[in-house]
Amino acid sequence: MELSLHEFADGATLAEKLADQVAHRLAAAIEAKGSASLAVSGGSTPKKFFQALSGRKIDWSKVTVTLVDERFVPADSPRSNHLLVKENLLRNEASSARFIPLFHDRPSVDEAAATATQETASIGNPFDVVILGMGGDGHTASFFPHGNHLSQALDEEGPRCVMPMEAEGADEPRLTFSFSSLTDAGLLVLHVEGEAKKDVLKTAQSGTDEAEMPIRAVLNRATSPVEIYWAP
Ligand SMILES: O=C1O[C@H](COP(=O)(O)O)[C@@H](O)[C@H](O)[C@H]1O
Repeated sequence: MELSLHEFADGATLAEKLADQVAHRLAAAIEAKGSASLAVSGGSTPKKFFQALSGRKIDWSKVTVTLVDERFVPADSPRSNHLLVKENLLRNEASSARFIPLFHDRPSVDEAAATATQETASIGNPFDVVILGMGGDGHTASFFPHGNHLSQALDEEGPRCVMPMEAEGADEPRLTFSFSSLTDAGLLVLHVEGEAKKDVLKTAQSGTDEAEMPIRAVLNRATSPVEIYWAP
C-alpha cells in the first residue's frame, strides 16, 4: 500500500500546508468537471485546518462538503461534527459551499443512515478529497474497534453508503461512510497530531487485527495512496 508521511514543525504550519493542498485539489476538480466534493472528519484535530481552508479563494459555490462520520446528535449539540464544520469551515470564502449533513432527526440511527445514504448518493463517486482523522484507540471515521457493524463497514466490496455504528468506545451511536466510499478518493489524507498518535500509528502498522485497530484497514487496503499529515 502506498503511504506518504508529511511531517511539520507544528499544527499551525500543517493546517496551512494541508489547506493549500486541499484547495488546489478542489480547484482542479472544478476546472476539470465543474464541481468538487470534500468529506471531512470531526473531533478536535481539524479545527485549525478548517479555519485555514475557509480562507482559500476557490469557487466554493461549486464545492459540496460532507462528513466522513457523525455522532447521532442534533446539529446544535457540542458533540456534533456538523457544528464544528459550520463554525470553522463553512464561513469566510467557504460560506457559499453546499453542506450535506449525515445526521437526520429520525427515530433510529439506522433510519438516519438510510436517509444520509440517499442524500449523499449524488456525490463521492469517488470523492475528490477525503480527510480522515484517527482516535487514540485506532478508530478512523466511525470505524470503531469491535463496532457492531464493523466488518460490513470495512468490506471493500461493500456498497458506497452511510452506515450506523455502535461501539463501547464511541459514546453515542454513530453514522459513518463505508470504507469503499472513502478510500478511493482523488486525495486521501490521514491527519493526525501529537506524539501519542504517532505511537498509535506505529502500533497499527506492526499488527494486522482490523477489529482491534480499524485504522489498519485504511493503511493496508485503501485503493488510493494515503497521505499522512502529522505535526507534534
Ligand atoms: O470521534 C471522532 O474522532 C476522530 C478523532 O478525533 P480527535 O478528537 O482525536 O481528533 C475523528 O476523526 C472522527 O471524525 C470523530 O467522529
